[in-house]
Amino acid sequence: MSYQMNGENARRDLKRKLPQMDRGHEPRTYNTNSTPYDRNALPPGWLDCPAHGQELGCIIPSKVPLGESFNDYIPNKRYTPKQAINQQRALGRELGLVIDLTNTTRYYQLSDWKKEGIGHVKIRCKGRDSVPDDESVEKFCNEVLDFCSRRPNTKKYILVHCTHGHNRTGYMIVSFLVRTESISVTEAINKFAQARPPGIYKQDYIDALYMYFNENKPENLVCPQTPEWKSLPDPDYHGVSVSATDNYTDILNQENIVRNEIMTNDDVLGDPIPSNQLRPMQEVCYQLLKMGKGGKGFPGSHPVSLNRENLQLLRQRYYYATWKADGTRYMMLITGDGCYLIDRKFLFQRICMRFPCRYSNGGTPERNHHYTLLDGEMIIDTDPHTHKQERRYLIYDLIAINQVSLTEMPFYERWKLLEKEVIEPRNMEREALSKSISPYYRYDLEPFGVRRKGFWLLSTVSKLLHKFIPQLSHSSDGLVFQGWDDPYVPRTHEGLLKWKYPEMNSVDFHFEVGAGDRPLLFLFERGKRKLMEGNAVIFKDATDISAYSGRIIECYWDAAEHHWVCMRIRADKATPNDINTYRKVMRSIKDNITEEVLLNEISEIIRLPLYADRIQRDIKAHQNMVSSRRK
Ligand SMILES: Nc1nc2c(ncn2[C@@H]2O[C@H](COP(=O)(O)OP(=O)(O)OP(=O)(O)O)[C@@H](O)[C@H]2O)c(=O)[nH]1
Repeated sequence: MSYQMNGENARRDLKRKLPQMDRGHEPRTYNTNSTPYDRNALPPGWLDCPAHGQELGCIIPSKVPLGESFNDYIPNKRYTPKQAINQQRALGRELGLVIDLTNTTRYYQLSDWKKEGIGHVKIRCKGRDSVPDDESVEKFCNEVLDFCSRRPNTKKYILVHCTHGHNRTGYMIVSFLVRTESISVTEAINKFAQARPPGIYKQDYIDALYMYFNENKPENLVCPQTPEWKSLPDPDYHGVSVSATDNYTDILNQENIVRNEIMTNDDVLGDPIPSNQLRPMQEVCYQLLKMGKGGKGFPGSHPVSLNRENLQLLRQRYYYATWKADGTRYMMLITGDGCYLIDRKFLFQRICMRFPCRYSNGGTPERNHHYTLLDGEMIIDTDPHTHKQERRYLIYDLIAINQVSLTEMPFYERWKLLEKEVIEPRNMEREALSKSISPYYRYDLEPFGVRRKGFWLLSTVSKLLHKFIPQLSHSSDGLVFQGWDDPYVPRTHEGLLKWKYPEMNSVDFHFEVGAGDRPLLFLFERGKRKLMEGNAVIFKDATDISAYSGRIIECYWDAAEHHWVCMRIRADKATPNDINTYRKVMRSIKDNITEEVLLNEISEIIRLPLYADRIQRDIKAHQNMVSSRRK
């Protein structure tokens, strides 16, 4: 299949590629006494560029200090690491860390900092017209936060430098301010410009910041002129320039990029996080789920297949039904400085979304959610007429809100809170912004929409199957029965039931081509691979099965032919199903709960007095809620 760029990929690609005319090195350097490739050549404009700016919290923006090996070229106006330390000391600021954003190591010796007890972190950013990538920004923010949290009582400062301390340094600092101080991009850009005049002076960098944070660039925002000390032309620059009036939104709207977009459930959304952040974030999830420390693997709740035995649960407990949305499962962790999609491999991808907290009495959002954990399915809605696709995250559970775990709360309470605390504030703010003359935040630029998933009374399951599901604009592969009073149960939840259309009952195997081209299917048993002897698989339409080797494949059981049939590769999964899941699916296939069996069972259940009473109570509670809202 040829690669076609979808909206999200196009957007991320643009952020990285279009303004990148990088040739992977620092600005070409020169001085009158040196050859162009001299290791001690000065970066253009460096001599007259002011050494450093004002502090922004604990951060001081600076140009790169040049070590003593440059002294011969700098008779005066030297700015060595030692001088940088002393200059800050004279201003009452003791340095504790240097964050170096240059793409070379030739400017100074690391020992210049170390001997003074100052830490040094290198985050290589190419510079030129290439904005720092999202992973580098993430690393920068984490380094700053980490530094501050390790020294809450000793006021030390971080010197942040690229070559001149304006564009890359500004991009990082502005990103940090937006993420940690909940201020708009415009405010952060101005704050940086005041501290380090004239601020960021590259249009592309400014556009990329607005683009990343889904904010509108004010029409009256003027990109500062290139400072005089830097205005010498770079003799070796041949890149294609993005003109000052271009911005990412304009580029995105260009037909040739949007025209071919086809979204798929396997698209990678968001940006990876630095590897040292993964475990702490996983631990946060375990904590919010009250699972204790040191757990392993994806902790999300997982339903079991309906069989003749657990079908009885529908009689014994109070259930609601929902369609089984067929997309990609993600939990979502919302923190004050960003949102993270958590996939089935328990890996985190950072996305830029906004989740304000519920409106306070004054009518303004108090703040953004911080450590709120959601569970849901990412689907792609396709308009049947225009074929326009829209990605949506359908949330079906709220596990924790602002650091408070809700796992023990009954499902129906969590589901109500989800609407009130997560969905409504977003919708209200979105509406308020849409009425504003110059909305600064653009919800429409977010990578996907957000909805709460609907749940239906058992009495309406037939309608759900025959009317609602056929009209959905995304695929559904069955039903989920959710215990209305259930807590959130991590991992396999025997009370959470899924019913799949018989032909969709599936098992995820690890597939390999063995000796003599023998197809081998593996599952997991107590965390180890187990060869499923005697299980045959066929690949319809596949000429070369080696393409599937080493992958997780989802298969359905062909009862007539007694073999598995591969439906698709599961790019979202790193491990096959557990043998117990396999047994449950086989049992469910054997028990063959057809639609007819299911609907007959449900029609009996809803006639039970217990069930009828509870429905009446629910309906009353719902009516009371609606009338109290009207008042
Ligand atoms: N709990 C729940 N899950 C839903 C809902 N809608 C869709 N799902 C999805 O259904 C999945 C469980 O059904 P399975 O068919 O077992 O999912 P799967 O993705 O094939 O996963 P494996 O069992 O590991 O193969 C969940 O992981 C969700 O991704 C819903 O409303 N509630």
